[in-house]
Amino acid sequence: MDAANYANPLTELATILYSGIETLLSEYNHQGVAFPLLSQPFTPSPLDTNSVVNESTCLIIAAAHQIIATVRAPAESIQEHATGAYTATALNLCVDVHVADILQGAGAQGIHTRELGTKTNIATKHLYSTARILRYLSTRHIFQEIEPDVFANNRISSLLIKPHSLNEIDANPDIEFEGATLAGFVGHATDECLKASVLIVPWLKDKSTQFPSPFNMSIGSSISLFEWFEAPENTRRLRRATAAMTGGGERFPATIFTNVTHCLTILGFNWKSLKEDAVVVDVGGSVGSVTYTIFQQNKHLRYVIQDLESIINKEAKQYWEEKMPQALTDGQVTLQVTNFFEFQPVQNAAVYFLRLILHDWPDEKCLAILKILRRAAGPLSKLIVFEQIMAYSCKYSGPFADVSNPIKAPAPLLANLGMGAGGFITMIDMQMLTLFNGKERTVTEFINLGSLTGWELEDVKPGLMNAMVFSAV
Ligand SMILES: C[S@@+](CC[C@H](N)C(=O)[O-])C[C@H]1O[C@@H](n2cnc3c(N)ncnc32)[C@H](O)[C@@H]1O
Repeated sequence: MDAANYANPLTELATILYSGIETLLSEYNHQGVAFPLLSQPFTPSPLDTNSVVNESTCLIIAAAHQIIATVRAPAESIQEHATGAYTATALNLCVDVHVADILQGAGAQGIHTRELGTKTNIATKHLYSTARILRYLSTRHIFQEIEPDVFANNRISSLLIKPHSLNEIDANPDIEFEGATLAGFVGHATDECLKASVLIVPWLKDKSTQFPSPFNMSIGSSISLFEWFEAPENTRRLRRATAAMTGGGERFPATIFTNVTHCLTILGFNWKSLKEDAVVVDVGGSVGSVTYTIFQQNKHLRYVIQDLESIINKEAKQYWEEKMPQALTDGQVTLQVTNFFEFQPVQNAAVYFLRLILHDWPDEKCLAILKILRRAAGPLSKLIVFEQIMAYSCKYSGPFADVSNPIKAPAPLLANLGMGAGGFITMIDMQMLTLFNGKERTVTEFINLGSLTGWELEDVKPGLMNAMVFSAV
């Protein structure tokens, strides 16, 4: 090939990168907002949910990761990834001994690691190891070393700061993770998930059915993660994981459940199309926070929130009594103890919906849930599944290809934009595998689950989380 006409993928990646950066900065300029600096603590910005910013950010991250993968010595890439557990452990330490919280007090001048001893309970003889751990993270742009052995927060590490002060936490350790969504996520991911993840390989090779998941192998029991959390010795872990999951939920704005137009795209199901008093069932709804979002804009419907007894009779009852007690007394909202593997008490509902349920379970369990719903459904009932859709990292041109890869990836980027868009869902997929033998599914997998249980996928509303609308067949 003529060298002059040869398009080197690296040059194409650099073009995507530069053009993404130009678009990003010009949107900030256009909106009159200064672009945030990595060295400054995080503050929320009106542009955090701006679609131009989000799309160009995905392209920049995708291109930058692919450039690194291209130019870095392949052996170094393997070594870096194979030792990823050190990043997890280092973050675990920082959350456990409140490093980001302590550094917050020192501001931009930071703290020398020798001063961390009294504040963190780390033994004096190990303080230099702490400096090494913080340097490891600073090298990866989490914290910053501003002078030798002196560390300060940056935009990323500042997100680990817990809302309650250390004095308040000392006085009442139960509040440690209240509102601390990322600290909670770090604790959950680097304790129970990490310990279970090292058993993925032996679990995959285990021909017995003794352990439903690598997590079960790690605890030597087949009880679910949720049951395990109920043991008194796991109360702190439960609080931590709950904070993490609440944060995960906040990642998906309420608008994805209601019917809105966003950048010419219709998100969410059109609840207004349902008749007065039509019944909507939130299956495995926990406290019913999604129902609450829908209910606020759709007072013409009736709602049933179903979950296990411990959730319905305690947390869900408390949630609705605080938020909207009248909805309970009027009977517009019903809280119902139901095991979705056993029976569906509401026949012929207008809508049965499942949010973040199917990804917790392997296929055979999902088929059982969907079959029971189909038996209860009437001919016009709809099933709505709110989940993320896993995109292939290669090209896909089958049904619903547009929603599977909503941002078109220019060559030579991966079709799912690699770390630009596929990073989060593939990470959650590994967590589902580790904890539950669950999975994030491709659109084809959702279509197949439906067709094996009498549900046909008729529409997919795109978004950070998709609304997949099935009709009964
Ligand atoms: C990941 S949470 C999702 C909760 C809710 N749909 C949401 O999106 O906020 C999974 C829910 O399934 C419930 N669950 C687990 N097993 C269940 C069962 N057999 N029957 C009914 N609910 C169950 C759990 O109690 C939990 O509330």
